[in-house]
Amino acid sequence: MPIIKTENLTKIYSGNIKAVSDLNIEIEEAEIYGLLGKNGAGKTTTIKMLTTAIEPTSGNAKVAGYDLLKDREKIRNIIGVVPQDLTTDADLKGIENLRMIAAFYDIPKSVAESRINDLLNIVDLTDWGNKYVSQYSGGMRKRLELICGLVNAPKILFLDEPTLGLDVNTRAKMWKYIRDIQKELGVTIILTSHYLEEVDELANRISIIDHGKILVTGTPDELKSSLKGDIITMQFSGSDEAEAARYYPNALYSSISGEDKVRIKVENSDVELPKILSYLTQKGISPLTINVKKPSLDEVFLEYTGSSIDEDIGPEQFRRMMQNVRRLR
Ligand SMILES: Nc1ncnc2c1ncn2[C@@H]1O[C@H](COP(=O)(O)OP(=O)(O)OP(=O)(O)O)[C@@H](O)[C@H]1O
Repeated sequence: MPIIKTENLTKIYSGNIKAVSDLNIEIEEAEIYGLLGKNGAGKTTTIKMLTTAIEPTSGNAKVAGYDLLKDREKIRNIIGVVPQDLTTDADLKGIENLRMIAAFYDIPKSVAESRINDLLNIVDLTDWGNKYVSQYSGGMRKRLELICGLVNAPKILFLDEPTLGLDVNTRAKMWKYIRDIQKELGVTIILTSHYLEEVDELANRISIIDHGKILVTGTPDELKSSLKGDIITMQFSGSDEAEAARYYPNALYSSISGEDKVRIKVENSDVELPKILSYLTQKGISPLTINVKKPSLDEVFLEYTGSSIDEDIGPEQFRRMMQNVRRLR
């Protein structure tokens, strides 16, 4: 039985803004489930509804057997939430932040102390528990934020953009800790992200959300192999040559990147590559480099939403990102 099952969950904000529309998802126990979407797609609103921070306009959900509309208090006790914005107090020690949360949940002191030690250990902060958060690096603070969501030993952990504002290396380290947490504690993890590599690395299953609607759900591999075809990328010595290659007649689609690089999607590269080369030879041109690959999650996102995920980030996302970057410095 799924640990979360939503039934036409919908949120309409004032001003008739339909942020989430008839959401139907099922999340299995102990999986890492990724909700992937652009800025404004409805990810945070979904998390806020499922964590009882806001009420749905219509629809309902079962969360660990509890009714989202009726059992809000019970749900709060069995979930952990790590929101996008930082919540720890930099003027307190790491361990003091964690103890405050334990006190909020009325966890007996002895239970709390041993749990806090275990959590600090999982994210390699044992030696830092007694230091002030203001002394932590950006990545360490994010790790502390991560375990703040686990003090009440939740069944389900919600992570809203867990690596927003972190550099690539620190982000990859966070992925390891998120995986370790899932393995060691057996908790179900629901994360939102607009980083394709992040959901590809972490999630057992992904749903792509766009304009408040789920467009597709599957494992990263299922989604990738649902797209037929291969991507052939070729580099030329000039833009005219690239432009000529772009119009190869059997291309399913093609695009130019940079000035001299062409990406051509074909049904089967084994068959098409020799044909492309003879087509180019007839035109008296030859590529400097050729690369063939299977569709990535990038192509999956493009195919389902009609636009690339990294086209732009909105002003609100930018504000949050810069705020986190500043505070994490
Ligand atoms: N409190 C609110 N009042 C009105 N509209 C809102 C409110 N919160 C979000 N929205 C709008 O609802 C839509 C979905 O926003 P939401 O924050 O859920 O998207 P998101 O995918 O999580 O993006 P982000 O990563 O920026 O949080 C957007 O159009 C947003 O502008």
